[in-house]
This record gives sequence, C-alpha cells and structure tokens, in this order.
Amino acid sequence: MKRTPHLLAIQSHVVFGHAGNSAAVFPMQRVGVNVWPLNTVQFSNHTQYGQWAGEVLAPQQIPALVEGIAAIGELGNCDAVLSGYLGSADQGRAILTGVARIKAMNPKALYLCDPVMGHPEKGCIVPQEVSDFLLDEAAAMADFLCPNQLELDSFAGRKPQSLFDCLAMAKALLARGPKAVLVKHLDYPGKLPDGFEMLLVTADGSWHLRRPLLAFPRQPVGVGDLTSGLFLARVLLGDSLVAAFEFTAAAVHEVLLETQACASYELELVRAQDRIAHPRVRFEATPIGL
Ligand SMILES: Nc1ncnc2c1ncn2[C@@H]1O[C@H](COP(=O)(O)OP(=O)(O)O)[C@@H](O)[C@H]1O
Ligand SMILES: Cc1ncc(COP(=O)(O)O)c(C=O)c1O
Ligand SMILES: [Mg+2]
Repeated sequence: MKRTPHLLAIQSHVVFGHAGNSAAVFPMQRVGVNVWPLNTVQFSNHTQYGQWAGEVLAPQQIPALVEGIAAIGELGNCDAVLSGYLGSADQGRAILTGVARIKAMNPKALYLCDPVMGHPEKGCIVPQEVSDFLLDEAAAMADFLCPNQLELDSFAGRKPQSLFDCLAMAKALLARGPKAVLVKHLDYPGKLPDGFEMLLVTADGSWHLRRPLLAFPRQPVGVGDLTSGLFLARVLLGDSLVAAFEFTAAAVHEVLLETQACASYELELVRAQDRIAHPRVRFEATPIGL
C-alpha cells in the first residue's frame, strides 16, 4: 500500500472563516495528505474584513515546534513544507531554517513558498518587512513558488504588457532557484474579461490554463491558499506538475461554484468537499512558449 504523504503547513489560522491554513488544511486532508498545521498567526478572521483580533506566533516558536517533532523521531517523515501568510520577517527566517533542517533529514522533501504579500489594491495586510523577506530570501530556497500577478509584479519590479510578458517574468523567477513557478492569477493588458487564467512554468516547459471567471459581490479570500495547498498535495500524491496544475484548477473552481451558489463570502469548503476530491469539471493546460 502506498504511504500517505506528510506535509508541514506553516501559514495563518483564522478562527472564523477561511484563509491560510484555515483554507488549505481540510482540502489537503480531503485529497489524501497528512497535514501538520503550524499557525504563524491566530486571528479572529482574515484581514480583508479590515479589523481582527489575535496574535502573531513568536518566531522562536517555529524552531521549537520543529525540534519537538524531531525529538519524537518524526521530522524525517516530512515530505514537504508549505509556507504562506507570515506575521513577521523573523518568522520567515525561522521557516527557512526549518526547511533546511528537514531537507537535511529527507533530501527529497519539497518546499513550496506562497509569497503572500500585502497590496493596497487587494486589502490583504502584510508587514512590509515580510514582502522584502519574500523577495530577497525565500524565493531562493523554494522548490515551488506560487505568486499571484501582484506578487509576480513585485518580484519583477514592473507590470506585464502581455501574456508573453507574464511568461517572461515567471521564467525569470526560475533563475532564482525554484523548479517551478505557478502564477495563480494572471492579469495583463488584453486579457479576455470572462476568463480566470493561470501559468505553470518549469525548466521543461510552460503551460497556460483558463477557467471561467465567476461573478461575486465581494471577492472570496483564501483562494490562493487553497490553490497552493492543493497543488502541493497532488504533487506529493504522485501527480506530474501539469496534472497537479489541472487538478488544482478544477477543484478550486468547484469550491468557487459552491460558494457562488450559496451566496457566501467565505469559501464553502465543507459543502464542496466531494467536489474537491473528485472535480466534475476539467480544464486543460495548454503548452505555451516564447
Ligand atoms: N474563477 C474565478 N472567478 C472569479 N474570481 C475568482 C476565480 N478564481 C479566483 N478568483 C478570485 O480571484 C482572486 C485571486 O486572488 P489573487 O489575488 O490573484 O491571489 P490570492 O488569492 O493568492 O491573493 C481572488 O480574489 C479570488 O477570490
Ligand atoms: C490571515 C490571512 N491569511 C492569508 C490570506 C491570503 O489569502 P489569499 O489566499 O486570498 O491570498 C489573507 C488575505 O487577506 C489573510 O488575511
Ligand atoms: Mg494569496
């Protein structure tokens, strides 16, 4: 029998609703991965409500928790680390130390960095030092980097002029170290208004995927966290990068359809759980080149 993969997920927890680990843990479990959630912050709700209560985890807690897992002899069983929303740059540095420790015990372990950055256009609030840390330090350690368009623009230091420009910007990121860059949400001049587009860029090739853009009175939050989590989970379960990309697009779309049908602001993950595990829709990733 195939072993169930283990994934250490280091990102935010919200008590109410879904963002960070609160958006990704259950779907990753539902597709068949053992998740070890380590919460960088515990907030009452996500920051796009404009107000929240709660605290950032002290950065020294991250190595302490990782060492606790090492002390019971389990750290070498970790197959992957995912990092997302960070409360401080010191937390980010502690995560990189943890990733290095895990990779020393299990050289096959993968690190996916979702570089969650604050942006005035989005209302997602992240300290500036965190964005700087992600740009300068985290990208170099990551096997997979999953920026959205605004984050890709920050890495490139400019906005794209076309789809092929987005591709060039994502390819340039590969040179910093990652094996693959998944752009979770493309936006460029000339993009068709009725589509939601993503890119997967690897050393072996690049793929573009389009799914329908759904209308929401308020854009749901946590979609990016769900996307990165499911992508990594499916890679751990043995999918090729392209298959994981296609599965992720389909499963996330199913969640959004359920959320739209319920007229809910928060993602309807529990109601959509069977659709996450067995998406009924399918979107094909098509090769794209410069
Ligand atoms: N098919 C879709 N239709 C409409 N909106 C979508 C769809 N897929 C994702 N979204 C929205 O698009 C945005 C994608 O988020 P983005 O800022 O690019 O990445 P992240 O979620 O990581 O911040 C979110 O607001 C999400 O709710
Ligand atoms: C606490 C927290 N975690 C994570 C996120 C990231 O969510 P998304 O996946 O939409 O980027 C947000 C966005 O506001 C947030 O407030
Ligand atoms: Mg995000």
